Amino acid sequence: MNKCVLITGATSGFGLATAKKFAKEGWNLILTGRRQERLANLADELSKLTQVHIATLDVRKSDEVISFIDNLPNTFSNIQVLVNNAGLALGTDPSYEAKLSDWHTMIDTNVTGLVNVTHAILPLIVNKEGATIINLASIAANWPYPGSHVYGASKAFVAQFSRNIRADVAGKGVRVTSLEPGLSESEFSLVRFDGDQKKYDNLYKGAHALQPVDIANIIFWVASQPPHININSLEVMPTSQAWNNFYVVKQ
Ligand SMILES: NC(=O)C1=CN([C@@H]2O[C@H](COP(=O)(O)OP(=O)(O)OC[C@H]3O[C@@H](n4cnc5c(N)ncnc54)[C@H](OP(=O)(O)O)[C@@H]3O)[C@@H](O)[C@H]2O)C=CC1
Ligand SMILES: O=CCS(=O)(=O)O
Repeated sequence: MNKCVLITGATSGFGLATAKKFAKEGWNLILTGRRQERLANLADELSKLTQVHIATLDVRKSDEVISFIDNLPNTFSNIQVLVNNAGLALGTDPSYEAKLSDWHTMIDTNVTGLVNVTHAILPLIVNKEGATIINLASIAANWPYPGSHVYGASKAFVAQFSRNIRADVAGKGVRVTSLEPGLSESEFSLVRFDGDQKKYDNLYKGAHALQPVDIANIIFWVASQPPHININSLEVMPTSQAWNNFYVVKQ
């Protein structure tokens, strides 16, 4: 049976690029996201290369996650890699001006959503030699910057959750990685700027940001290490970014 990768948030950015990378390498794909039409188009494209299962899913809803896992077709039951990628940032205002509803959405998606999916998948992969969970954290998990407040804190949860899960599964064949990218060009920033294209263009102008394909290649590399190697965490920034020119400062 072909190896299978489950990617959350496959409708754009890192998730989409990662789906394409694993498809080219011959893996079966389970792709999820909320935007059904995008998933269907992607499945059309990638089913020329491999077998694809799509599921319209909001990771925040544990009942949807459980039912999705319970109803996986047999061909897609051999999950070897989970890429916990679905996530978002909302707003760049300072904490004393931020919307409480944005904070809740970030926590519900980046923390609760990732926990929902991990909890559903762990029993299926524990004791599976070389199985890998790759969690999308961020440099914001490691370094503070103005306007990062709940986003960065939610990603710090992801990084520490990754280490703690790894402590549980050590000796049971499963690897866990916290992947911590810096400025990357994707819809992420359009979502964060509430669709403001001018702010988006300004952020990336001259930045030579990381591209989704860069992250996809890294994810594939992490998953392709021999089973005895666990990449615990991997922080990656564009060469143009350093600790003095984080996200908001550049706007
Ligand atoms: N871009 C960047 O600079 C960086 C991003 N990251 C992290 O990487 C991950 C991917 O980001 P990126 O690809 O750039 O962003 P995108 O906005 O391009 O992609 C985000 C994906 O997450 C999905 N998603 C969001 N909310 C939900 C939800 N409630 N349920 C299911 N899926 C959801 C979206 O799909 P849909 O809307 O269809 O549900 C989309 O496919 C995120 O966790 C982000 O925090 C980390 C470091 C840097
Ligand atoms: O997670 C995203 C990277 S940054 O916007 O915090 O630099």
